[in-house]
Amino acid sequence: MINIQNLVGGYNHSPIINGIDLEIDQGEFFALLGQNGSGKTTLFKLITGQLPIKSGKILMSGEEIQSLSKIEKAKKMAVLTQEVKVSFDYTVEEIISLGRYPHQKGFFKQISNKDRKVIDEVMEITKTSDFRKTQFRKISGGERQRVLLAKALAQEPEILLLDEPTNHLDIKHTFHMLDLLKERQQTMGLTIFAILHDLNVASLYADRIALLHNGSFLEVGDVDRLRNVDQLKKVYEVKVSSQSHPIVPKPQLLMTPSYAASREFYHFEDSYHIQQTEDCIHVQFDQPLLTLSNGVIGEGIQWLKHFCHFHVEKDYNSFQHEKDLQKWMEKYSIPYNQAAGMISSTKLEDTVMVTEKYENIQMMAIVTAGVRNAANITKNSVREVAQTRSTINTMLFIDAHFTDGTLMDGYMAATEAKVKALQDLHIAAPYSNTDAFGTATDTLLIGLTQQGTKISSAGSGTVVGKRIGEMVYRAIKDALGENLHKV
Ligand SMILES: Nc1ncnc2c1ncn2[C@@H]1O[C@H](COP(=O)(O)OP(=O)(O)OP(=O)(O)O)[C@@H](O)[C@H]1O
Repeated sequence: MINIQNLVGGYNHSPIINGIDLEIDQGEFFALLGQNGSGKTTLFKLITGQLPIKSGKILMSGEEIQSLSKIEKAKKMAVLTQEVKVSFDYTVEEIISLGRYPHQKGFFKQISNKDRKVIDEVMEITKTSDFRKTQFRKISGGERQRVLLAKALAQEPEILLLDEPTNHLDIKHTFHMLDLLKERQQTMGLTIFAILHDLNVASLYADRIALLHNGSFLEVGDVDRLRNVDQLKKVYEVKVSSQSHPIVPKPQLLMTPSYAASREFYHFEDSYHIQQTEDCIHVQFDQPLLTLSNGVIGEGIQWLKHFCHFHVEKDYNSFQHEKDLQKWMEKYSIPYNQAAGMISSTKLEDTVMVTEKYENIQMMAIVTAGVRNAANITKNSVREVAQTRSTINTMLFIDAHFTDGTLMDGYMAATEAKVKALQDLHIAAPYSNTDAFGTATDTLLIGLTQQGTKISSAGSGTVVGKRIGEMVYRAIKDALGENLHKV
């Protein structure tokens, strides 16, 4: 569709774009990224013909762009920029109708039935019909952007070039506009070339990206190139890390503000309070902990300050655990959006709490354990139904800085330790009458202060992993030892 060869161009005698090669296929969504002043708008203007080329070539469907007449070019490409070049006295509908200009024939350009149909359709999809009779100057910045998009779409171009199209738009209209463009790309094969500043939006919508730096490309390729955070750090000079979007298989970037580097160190021992009543244990930290949990509330990886364990009756059989927990948390004024919550029918008086310190790493484990629902996870043929809420709940707090991988190692170490504790106590799964490796509803939570030196592994071969294992093993064994005679 577009083929750029060794392109050089800029203003006066100083080239801004320094010998760029790029190919954009028909039906592709291509995003141009780069810091302020890197040359994005200059490259954009060279492609649209607003700036003359110094050397090199730009071919559009095989034809040199300079050889196309204005009308021929307008039939192939529509341009949406920050610079508004229409009369503010026109109505919205009149401006959108201008988009049909390249398709109108004869000296007196009349609006045909086809033009009318296209104009109505683009007004409909850009949600601009409601103010079709309003003057352009009387609508908001975001509404103007939608009107100009409607005008560009009315042109029925093969390629749409957009310079920061979502600049004035709120989140709703940003996503609406990009969804609309994506739909046009996917259903009508529209080629899209867009300058975007939001890297996460680019990752979600573009097929490929180019990262421009000082007039040359540092990266060109599919959006997974955005996982190359070292390049992003070089270009944007911001601390950035890459994560996966939970639903769309695309990378998302997390920027770290400078103030985070100067976070004050605090003493773990003085940073929490534990409250215990007959139906609740509530551990409250002054600072949020990075927490990995499979609890009813606060699941996944989140920063949390409140960690609660609620006692339920043996016959508790609600299908609304989450709602019930929220209600109970409210009773104790615990903010559930900053909390992890778990439940068990095990008596809270049998809770075991262990604290330990080694090499400056403070750890605390809080465990309640009941094994009426002991289960053997390897016995697929035997259906082990949770009859009661008798379960093994482990909260493990560690004053250390773990990577995501280390956190997973820690989760594994704690699980292996639990299995070993059950084995050594000869706990059996009642349905299959085989060794039990857990109960049907075990919950494990690891909370980290994320202060101190980053620890890159907590596998079974590491001291940290072994300490986690030892501590969890001891706490679960103690908790079950207390409880076994009641099973
Ligand atoms: N009309 C102009 N005359 C001379 N130099 C210009 C002109 N417009 C831009 N420049 C220079 O060209 C360089 C690239 O500017 P350009 O507008 O292409 O950057 P950009 O990547 O689009 O930046 P931004 O993200 O801030 O919009 C800058 O150093 C800028 O000062």
